[in-house]
Amino acid sequence: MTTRGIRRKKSYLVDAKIAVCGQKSVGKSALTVRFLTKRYIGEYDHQADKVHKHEILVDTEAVLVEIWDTCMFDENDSISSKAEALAWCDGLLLVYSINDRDSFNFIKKVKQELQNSDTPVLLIGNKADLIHLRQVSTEEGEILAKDFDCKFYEISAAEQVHQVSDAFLDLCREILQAKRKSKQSFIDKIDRMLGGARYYSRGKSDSAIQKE
Ligand SMILES: Nc1nc2c(ncn2[C@@H]2O[C@H](COP(=O)(O)OP(=O)(O)OP(=O)(O)O)[C@@H](O)[C@H]2O)c(=O)[nH]1
Repeated sequence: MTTRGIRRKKSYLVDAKIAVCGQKSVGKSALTVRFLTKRYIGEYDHQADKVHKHEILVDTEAVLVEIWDTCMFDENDSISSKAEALAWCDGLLLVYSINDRDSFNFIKKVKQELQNSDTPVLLIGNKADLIHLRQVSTEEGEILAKDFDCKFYEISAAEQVHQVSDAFLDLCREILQAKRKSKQSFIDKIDRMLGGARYYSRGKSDSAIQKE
């Protein structure tokens, strides 16, 4: 999915900023690394929040995807860091672990924070390979996704490659769609303003025409 062959100036690329959020150890880094490198390495650096940048193809469109692998919604995070993260990102990948009820409840709390946000969201129930340790049913995940009005994937970063990729790509598509929509409404707004101006100037030049 990477676009090494694409030779374009970065400034020409559409960008999609994704914040991956969820409680500690739900697999945020594992999912991000799986998407970007197709690899699963098992242990990840938990130190600092990282922004990964990568060029990908979303359908036929070259996109510069930036992924912030962060715990920003962790209980200890301040409101301002959440606000900062929300202001930064174009889309949120909310992750819980199917073998950890707390991580699911945590995402439910996040929903309240997002009440007034129209940021595109996608919900992932990770660690689907740990079925014998399951604490959150698939139906519960589906119901929460319905609540968010978003897509839902129950996947395993440890065992799946394409499904992880599909989840990120779906969110990218939603982000691009939202961006197009807001760009269009901006153009419409300008058009209405210019339409008014054109109407006014036509009126002015009309007035220069000598009346018979
Ligand atoms: N069985 C299984 N283990 C997983 C999966 N995804 C991640 N893990 C493991 O879960 C642990 C935590 O994964 P991370 O990706 O570091 O989780 P994180 O959410 O980034 O953690 P923090 O950086 O502490 O917030 C690691 O030991 C991973 O190997 C999965 O799909 N299945």
